[in-house]
Amino acid sequence: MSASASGKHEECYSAGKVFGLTGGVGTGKSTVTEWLRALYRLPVIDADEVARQVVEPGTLGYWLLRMWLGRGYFRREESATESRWVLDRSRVAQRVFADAWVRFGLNALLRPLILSRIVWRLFLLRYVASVKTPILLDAPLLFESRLHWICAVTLVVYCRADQQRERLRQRHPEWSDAEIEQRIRAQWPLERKLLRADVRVDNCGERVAVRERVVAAYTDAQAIARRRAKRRENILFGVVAIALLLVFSVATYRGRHLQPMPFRTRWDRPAPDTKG
Ligand SMILES: CC(C)(COP(=O)(O)OP(=O)(O)OC[C@H]1O[C@@H](n2cnc3c(N)ncnc32)[C@H](O)[C@@H]1O)[C@@H](O)C(=O)NCCC(=O)NCCS
Ligand SMILES: Nc1ncnc2c1ncn2[C@@H]1O[C@H](COP(=O)(O)OP(=O)(O)OP(=O)(O)O)[C@@H](O)[C@H]1O
Repeated sequence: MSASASGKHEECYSAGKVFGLTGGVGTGKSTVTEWLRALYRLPVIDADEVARQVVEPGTLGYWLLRMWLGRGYFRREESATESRWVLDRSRVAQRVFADAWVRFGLNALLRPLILSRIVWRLFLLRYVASVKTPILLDAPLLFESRLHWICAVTLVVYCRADQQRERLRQRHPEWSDAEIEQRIRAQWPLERKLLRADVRVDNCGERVAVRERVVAAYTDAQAIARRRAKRRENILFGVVAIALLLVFSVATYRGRHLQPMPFRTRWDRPAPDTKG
């Protein structure tokens, strides 16, 4: 097989497979996702973006939140053509990240909507668009919401705790230090996520150095996906072989031990004497 043909053959192992990417809040998931999208042209599903779509005005999520939280958590948005009530995200965030029970309620309401939309998008990409590359799922709560069950490989982006806080301060100047701590505490500790990770992406250094690590991490992820796909193929082959062997042995066993038929068939009769 030529090099390119074998490369194509190897690539097909990860075609349409879900590579789940997660990490702590502000550790650099979106940055790494953007690099992977640009370097390998991977289709990306961003769970934060999906979470925003499911509460757009007029959707089921919007009305569920409106009934549950009340009108006080919505604000009027004026545009040139229309005026509508939209979710006041910063007010909701203040309440949700300060109170674990409210967060539990919000998750219970929105998670089924978010998960079903993600699964539907994956289905379209894999079976309708037939993508030839892995699909990158960028989800901050990948493990917490059990989304890793549908992933072939999981990648966790991490940086030092002080860098995480500093980057969040720069990215969201509107968040107070207390709010940053609340957001961090609202998720699994980064160490716990790292323990579950198949591949760890170190985002502690300068951007240029990190970019190279991202390439290495993607290569590792592909190798793991390929290994797992081959193992699954081997298991499937083994199960089918054992099943066939069983069927064959049962059939031949019955054949050998069957009682002779109680009547003579045409073939059992002795041949007529033709010698004269
Ligand atoms: C509470 C909301 C309205 C706050 O909106 P806001 O614009 O301030 O934040 P944004 O959506 O950009 O999220 C920023 C980060 O907060 C963290 N975060 C968001 N929701 C949660 C949550 N329920 N639990 C823990 N962390 C969360 C994530 O790391 C996320 O990347 C919003 O985050 C939301 O609707 N969250 C519930 C949906 C959800 O679970 N999203 C995560 C999808 S895996
Ligand atoms: N290697 C790096 N060096 C310096 N700054 C970085 C690096 N990686 C990311 N950043 C910056 O840190 C901030 C957070 O990064 P990013 O938005 O990618 O994190 P995130 O995990 O997606 O955050 P969130 O959970 O809020 O969605 C951004 O302002 C980004 O520009």
